[in-house]
Amino acid sequence: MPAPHWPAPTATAPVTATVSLPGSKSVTNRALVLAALADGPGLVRQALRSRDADLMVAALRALGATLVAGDESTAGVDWHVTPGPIRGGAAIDAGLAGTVMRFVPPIAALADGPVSFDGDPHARKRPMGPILDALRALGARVDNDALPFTISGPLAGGEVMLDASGSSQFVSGLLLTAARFEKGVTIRHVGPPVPSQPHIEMTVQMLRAAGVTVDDSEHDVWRVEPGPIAARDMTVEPDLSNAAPFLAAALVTGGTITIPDWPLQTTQPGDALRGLLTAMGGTVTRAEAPGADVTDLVVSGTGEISGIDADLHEVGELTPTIAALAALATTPSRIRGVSHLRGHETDRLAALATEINRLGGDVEETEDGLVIRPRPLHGGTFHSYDDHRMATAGAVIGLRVPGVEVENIATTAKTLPEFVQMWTAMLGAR
Ligand SMILES: O=C(O)C1=C[C@@H](OP(=O)(O)O)[C@@H](O)[C@H](O)C1
Ligand SMILES: C=C(OP(=O)(O)O)C(=O)O
Repeated sequence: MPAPHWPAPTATAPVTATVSLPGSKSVTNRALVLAALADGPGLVRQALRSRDADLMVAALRALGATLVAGDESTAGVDWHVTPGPIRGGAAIDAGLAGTVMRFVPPIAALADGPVSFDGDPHARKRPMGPILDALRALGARVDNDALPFTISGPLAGGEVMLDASGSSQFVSGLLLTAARFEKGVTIRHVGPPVPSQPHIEMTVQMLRAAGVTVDDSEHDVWRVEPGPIAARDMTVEPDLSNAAPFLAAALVTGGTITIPDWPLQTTQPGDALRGLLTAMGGTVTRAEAPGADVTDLVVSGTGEISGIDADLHEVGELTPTIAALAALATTPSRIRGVSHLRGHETDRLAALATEINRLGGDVEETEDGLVIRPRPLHGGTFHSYDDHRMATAGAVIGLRVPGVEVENIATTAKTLPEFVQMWTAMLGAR
């Protein structure tokens, strides 16, 4: 029996709360991969506990790494990771996790036998062709162009061309393992612009922090030299993309939300929320203490939201929250540059248009985005399509619109299993 829909709570007063977020999915899953490929035992502190992170842990264990959970708090879990020889014969469940389906196959190509991959029904529809073709070109055998597939090494590495316009994860996935390929890797992107550049920058920075030589000096070309990946002791930053719906609550309700430990320097795309929420009528401040590398991020709203014309190509994962805010704004919005969102957990452009329009909204899909015109909304079911960010977008709309019921709120477990408790606590705080 499916769980009953979640009645999204409506805010009856401005919301003022401090919300501490667990670790970033993107940093956690990169850190785990690098630790499993490293030259000795390492530690990943304050790692996210969520479905996507659990799937990554299971995948790396199946391939021969040992991951032991140490201290655990609301900030996350400390993983003690001991790399092992990469083992064939494993069956990897990617769930609906882009990071697992794109970051793990290059590791599997180093295994001593075939490794099979599958995932949720919708995962079979997510684009995989360019990275699987690249692995073939580098020497591996792969028996399909999407999930499910089986991959067999060995793989020597070398130079490869690929079209990463569908997902930056094709580039990140190859780069993360490339130092372990005999010849390293040179990737040349050929095609329309690559989305989510900050996520590629995150990959490059984390590789360099592990002593890997990466040359990204030429646009759309990345070169990783073969060599060891240094074992490290590192701490995962809070998930700034998951801050989005909570910060949005400040704008919707005319309240103030504080997020502690916001990094002053970060490659996380969620940092773009500072500019986006300012453009939509919020006031964003950081209380920078001298010498500190993190700070409180404070966002306040007036209850009146301005529409926005924004190219979200670099920060596509913020789109559902920005679209939810736009649906509650006083002026029209246009979101551009995000055609690649059609290959995310669901076709997010179609899903946002369908669900907001179901509540009486006026959202039009364009080739690369959405046009959202303000209209009074009414209650109704907001479907989540197994997409954590659709579910939280429904919660944001529900803050203002009575009677919004989010179908499958449990899907927030993909990156934030505590979403409902945190949302409820935020609304109860005074
Ligand atoms: O590398 C990563 O951690 C991610 C890259 C982005 O993927 P796309 O480039 O496919 O949008 C982003 O949307 C996703 O949530 C996480
Ligand atoms: C696109 C997303 O996830 P994935 O890592 O599965 O691609 C996302 O979290 O918004």
